[in-house]
Parts: sequence; C-alpha cells; structure tokens
Amino acid sequence: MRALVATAVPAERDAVARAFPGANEAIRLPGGPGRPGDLDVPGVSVVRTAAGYDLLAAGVGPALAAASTATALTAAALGGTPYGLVVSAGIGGGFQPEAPLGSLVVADAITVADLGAETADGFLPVTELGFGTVTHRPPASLVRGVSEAMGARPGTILTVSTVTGTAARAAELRARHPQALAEGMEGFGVAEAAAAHGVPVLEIRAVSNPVGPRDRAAWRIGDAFAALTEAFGKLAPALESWNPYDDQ
Ligand SMILES: O=C(O)c1cccc(C(=O)CC[C@H]2O[C@@H](n3cnc4c(=O)[nH]cnc43)[C@H](O)[C@@H]2O)c1
Repeated sequence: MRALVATAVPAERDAVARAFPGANEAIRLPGGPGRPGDLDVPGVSVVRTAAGYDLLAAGVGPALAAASTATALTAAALGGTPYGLVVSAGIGGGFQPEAPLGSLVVADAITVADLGAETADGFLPVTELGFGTVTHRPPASLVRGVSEAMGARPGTILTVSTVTGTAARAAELRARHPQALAEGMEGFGVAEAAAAHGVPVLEIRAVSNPVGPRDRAAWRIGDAFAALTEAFGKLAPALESWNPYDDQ
C-alpha cells in the first residue's frame, strides 16, 4: 500500500526516515512554496523511501499541515498513484501519568480541542454550532494492529493550535476529553485533508513532554525521535496484515 507520512518539521520526517534503510529520493510537489528542491521548506517535496513510504514535512499547526497534505494527496491522485493511507506522525505532549515521556500513542480518535466558540457557559465545539466536524476516527482494526506492533497505547490525540502550558488548561482538556492521552498541533489538519480525499488516516505521537506547565528543560525530544524511529520500523508488517474490509 502507498502511504503518505506527514510530520510537522524536517527533523521528525528524518526520524521516521531512519526506520527505512536504503536510498531516498526527493520528489517535488506542484506549487510548493520556497526554493525548488529545498527539502526543509514545509510542503515543497516528499521524501520517497525505498520501502515505498512518502514522507512529507508538512509544517507546524493544523492549517499548514492540512494544506501541505492536501497538495501531496492531489499530486498523487492526478499522477495516477493515489495513497491508500495517510499517517500524521511526530512528537507530542503526553497527559500524565498515562503517556510517559518516550512512550507512543496511536490515535483511535483525532479530535480538535479548540475549534468552536467560547460562551458564558463554557466552550462549544463547532459541531454544536451546526458546522463541520471535530473528530476523525482511524480504522479500528488498523489502530489495534499498529498499537500492538509498536507497543503503543491507543487513545484520543487532541489537536491544539496553542501548546498547553498550564496545569489548569491540561485539567480543562482532560475534563472535556477523558480519553485523551496526548496532544499535538497537526493531526486534525492532516485528517481533514485525508477525509477530503476519502483516504483513511492514522496519527502516531511519540511523547516528548508532559502536557501541563511549560518547562522547556523537561522536554525529551531526542528520546521521542528515537521512539518514532523504532515505531516506524515496526509499521510495515502491521500495515501489510491490515484488511481494510474489516473496518467496513
Ligand atoms: O516552548 C518552547 O520553547 C518550544 C520549544 C520547541 C518546540 C516547541 C513546540 O511547541 C513544538 C510544537 C511541535 O511539536 C509538537 N508538540 C510537541 N509537544 C507538544 C505539546 O505538548 N502540545 C502540542 N504540540 C506539541 C506539535 O505537534 C508541533 O509540531 C516549543
């Protein structure tokens, strides 16, 4: 199966690439910003691994990640080689104590936490205002297979536009989303692009920091990158044994 893996930044993309031995090829996307061939400008090109996975540094935040992912999906579809799966991947914050630093979370629900309206009675998601969607659900059997293969916990991964930086905000998010294990900034954007193309989506986060009071010194980005590399080394067998019809 052809899969597109969308990370936020090139360092995450390269951590995923280290799981796949062999030569990589850079493929330029149409209409990408920046200088031609500049691999470190979000959305400019995909890195094609010898294993057949295309890796995209899609940019930080849900909007740029959605735009870059949609571009890659459109280019592949028009080229007659559409993707069968999109994976949003990267480092993320883990809710404690369920998702410790260096652990992995696979989303069974990809939920945008801050798309809605504040009211005197609290936050209302856009769906309660009559618009759109706030959750995408990856195929259940794929989530099960991939979590088991990677030794990851399945649970909700929240997408936020602002990294949580206080205990109060972390508690508020957990009160609204009791199943949440992690947060990142791109999953929902990547999932919206995948949904627009009718392609299933996964989200995989390696926990680099606790969700809560901002303490930059406590971030373990190197450990999270290593966990990401190890996780993607175990992805291929789980994908190969996945039968999409099990989820219909
Ligand atoms: O606050 C800082 O000093 C700081 C330093 C380096 C990176 C950041 C980020 O905000 C990175 C955001 C980037 O990484 C993902 N990520 C990682 N941890 C979290 C989190 O706790 N909450 C949300 N996103 C997180 C995110 O997906 C972005 O791609 C800050």
